[in-house]
Amino acid sequence: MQNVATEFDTIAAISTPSGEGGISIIRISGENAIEVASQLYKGKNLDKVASHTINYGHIIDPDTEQEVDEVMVSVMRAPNTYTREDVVEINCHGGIVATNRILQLILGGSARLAKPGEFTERAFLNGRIDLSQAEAVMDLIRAKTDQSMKVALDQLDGNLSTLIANLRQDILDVLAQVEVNIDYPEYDDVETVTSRLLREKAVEVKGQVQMLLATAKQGKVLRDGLATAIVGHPNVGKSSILNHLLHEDKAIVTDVAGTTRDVIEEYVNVQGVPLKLVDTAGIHDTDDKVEKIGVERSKKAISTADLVVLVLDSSVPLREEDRQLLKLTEGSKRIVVLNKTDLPTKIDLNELHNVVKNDELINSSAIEPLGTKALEERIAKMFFAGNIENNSNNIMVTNARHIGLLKQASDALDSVLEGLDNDIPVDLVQIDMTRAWELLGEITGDSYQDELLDQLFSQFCLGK
Ligand SMILES: Nc1nc2c(c(=O)[nH]1)N(C=O)[C@@H](CNc1ccc(C(=O)N[C@@H](CCC(=O)O)C(=O)O)cc1)CN2
Ligand SMILES: Nc1nc2c(ncn2[C@@H]2O[C@H](COP(=O)(O)OP(=O)(O)OP(=O)(O)O)[C@@H](O)[C@H]2O)c(=O)[nH]1
Ligand SMILES: [Mg+2]
Repeated sequence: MQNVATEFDTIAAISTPSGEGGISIIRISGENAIEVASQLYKGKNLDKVASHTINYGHIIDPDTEQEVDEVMVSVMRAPNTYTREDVVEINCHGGIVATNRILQLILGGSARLAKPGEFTERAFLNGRIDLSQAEAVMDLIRAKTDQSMKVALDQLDGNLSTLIANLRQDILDVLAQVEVNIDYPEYDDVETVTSRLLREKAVEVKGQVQMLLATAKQGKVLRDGLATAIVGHPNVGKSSILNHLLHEDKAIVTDVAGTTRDVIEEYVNVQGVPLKLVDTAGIHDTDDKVEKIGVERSKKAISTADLVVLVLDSSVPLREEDRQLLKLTEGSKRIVVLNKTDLPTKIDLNELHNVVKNDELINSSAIEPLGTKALEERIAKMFFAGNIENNSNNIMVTNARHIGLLKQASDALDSVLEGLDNDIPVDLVQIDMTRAWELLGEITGDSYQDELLDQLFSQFCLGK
């Protein structure tokens, strides 16, 4: 891949969300960007304005010569732009009519509608960013918490790219050294020396790849949220607790047992931990058909959850269903919330302490404003255990494509080591080492298939 701008047609799209807003931005990129904009714009001569300036003026429909909107137009000349091409951004009044009319006028000129992610795709194809950085752009937009945003921003800044590039360079260096040893043997024991070199490097690179893979689990949580199921007997206060965590009344709360009939899913940020909260229908043996389906889903929610919040009502004795749930969640990472502690205690605490560890238990009252504070703190404490900030280089692999490639690279390095163990000829071992180098290169897009680009960028926002 070359770092030289390739010839592309000129593209345009609305880069801001559609709907009413203060300002909308229409972005144009490509050779004709300035010309296309000039045909609609009355104000300064855009050919003459300095790069990276914003200019006041009006958009005029060239056919009717009628004014369409009062605007500000940014001009950014290649190559120091987002796409490495000429970029013009028209800042018009927010609102669908003005924005769409201006886009239509632009498309009437020599520009076509951009595909989703095409601006960023060009930034990649023109060599401003690599593939993992392009993917980070979308992660940044989709980030739901400060932490996931930071991970994406670090990736956009090239932290992962640099690490991968260094690993690849290491591999390349050792392969070059092996070549030299084979072609110009200086020692009698050249084979021993060569295989030692290969082994050392394979072990070292594999260690780094494994380190990256180890961050993936936490990375996935940052992206998708920790799947947290709230379960318990009907009417114990599950939906009240969910609403507390959400800081809004999302789930319906009533004193009728069986109020929640279906599974409710919500994303929430609990002290920096992204949770995907799942409120379930109360579990008890039921003949009601609708509830029965809900109960099945609750059981499924438990089995797929990263964390189970089991809610018990402290104002009534333990029921058979409660005991079942305690048993059902025994193997899960769980927090047992003893709710309704504002009421007189009727639950048998001794029995409870026999089956629930102390650090799993929390008292709460979901009718009090701070009733679920302890739960929030416990979730954050359980999750962090101090290891997010400690990740020294702050690299976290969050992307399924990257994880897959890292696993394959690790396998290729295993083959290198296996080959060396079995005294396989060096040129065969070299093939596996080269394969690891290629797989790592796919993360950064040093090599790729066109279908991959289509598939990746089609998931982007329009105008990005
Ligand atoms: N109006 C506007 N705001 C925006 C963007 C944009 O494209 N337009 N961005 C789009 O996502 C983000 C900013 N990201 C950007 C990244 C690189 C360059 C860029 O022009 N880089 C050049 C020149 C840098 C410089 O002047 O020093 C380069 O790297 O060569 C611009 C925006 C967020 N805000
Ligand atoms: N006194 C007291 N009442 C509570 C507490 N938490 C919830 N409640 C009340 O208990 C009733 C049931 O609360 P919900 O949150 O709907 O219970 P649920 O577990 O979601 O119930 P289902 O959806 O039917 O399974 C409501 O009347 C709540 O106001 C609490 O800590 N103390
Ligand atoms: Mg409920």
